[in-house]
Amino acid sequence: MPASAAAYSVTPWEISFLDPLRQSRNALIILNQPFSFPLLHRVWQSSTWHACADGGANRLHDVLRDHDGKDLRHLYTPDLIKGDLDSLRNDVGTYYSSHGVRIVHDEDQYSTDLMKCIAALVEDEKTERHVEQHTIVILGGLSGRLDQTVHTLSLLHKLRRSRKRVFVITDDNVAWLLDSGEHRITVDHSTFGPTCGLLPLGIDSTVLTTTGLRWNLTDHPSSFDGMVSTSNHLLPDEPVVSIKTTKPIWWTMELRPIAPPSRRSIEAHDAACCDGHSS
Ligand SMILES: Nc1ncnc2c1ncn2[C@@H]1O[C@H](COP(=O)(O)OP(=O)(O)OP(=O)(O)O)[C@@H](O)[C@H]1O
Ligand SMILES: Cc1ncc(C[n+]2csc(CCO)c2C)c(N)n1
Repeated sequence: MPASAAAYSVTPWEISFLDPLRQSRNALIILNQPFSFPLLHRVWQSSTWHACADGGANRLHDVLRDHDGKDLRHLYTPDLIKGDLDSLRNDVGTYYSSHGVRIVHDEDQYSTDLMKCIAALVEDEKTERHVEQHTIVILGGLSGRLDQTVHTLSLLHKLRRSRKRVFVITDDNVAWLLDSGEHRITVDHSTFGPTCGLLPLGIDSTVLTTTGLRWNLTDHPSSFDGMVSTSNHLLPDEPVVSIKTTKPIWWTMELRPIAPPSRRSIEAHDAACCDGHSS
């Protein structure tokens, strides 16, 4: 094999954190933005580390307090609430501290609550013997205030140097940064689509080659000031999308509505996380 072929690699991507039956080394960070209970249940189940960025704890608390007339708060207890705590409500702070949740007040005015949670994860990873990094799943962060949204995009762009896998998810989108190189994305069409996009953010320009899309590109320049592939479509008969990019580029897929979890699925979660004891 020629040396150049041996050095060449394709990054595989599969979104397993929406599969409640596949718990992996995922770290969930909940931001202060609306999300549905079905989405929360999916991403929570597949994660082993759960944090709320400041007011993200209010969102978690409120979506669980009255779910179809049931209080499910005890089934989804985060490991950590961290931030400057200017948004955490008193009743929420009191509830979670009385349930043993670590609440960390960090009033640094040069880093956001999301950055503070990622710093906490990095610290927790240092104390573990595990060498493998968590996959970070950020719930929220793509809508709401524009400064916060751009912050999310900027943060993931910078994190590509130190973290292998960081995803952002909302009820409408899943998105992540593809670093320069070649990528192979396995798509579950029952969960994602039909719309997708390739967004040249934080770069001057890139050159894209794709397969598996309705409007494919071949060695095509893309830039903020030029062509941006929005409202592209996944092809239902193509299980894989391949993307080659010369610079980091954002990949986004629309999320189809997630069905509410069955009572059995919630009970199974109860049995697994809490021995079936309600408190
Ligand atoms: N309006 C919003 N739009 C988008 N994202 C938000 C919004 N508000 C908060 N977030 C996200 O949720 C996290 C926690 O938000 P919170 O409201 O507790 O604090 P904040 O004081 O607004 O944010 P920060 O202190 O990080 O600037 C933020 O770090 C940010 O990532
Ligand atoms: C140039 C500059 N712009 C904005 C802020 C403000 N700021 C950035 S992150 C943060 C923490 C929010 O919890 C705050 C207040 C700053 N410090 N420096």
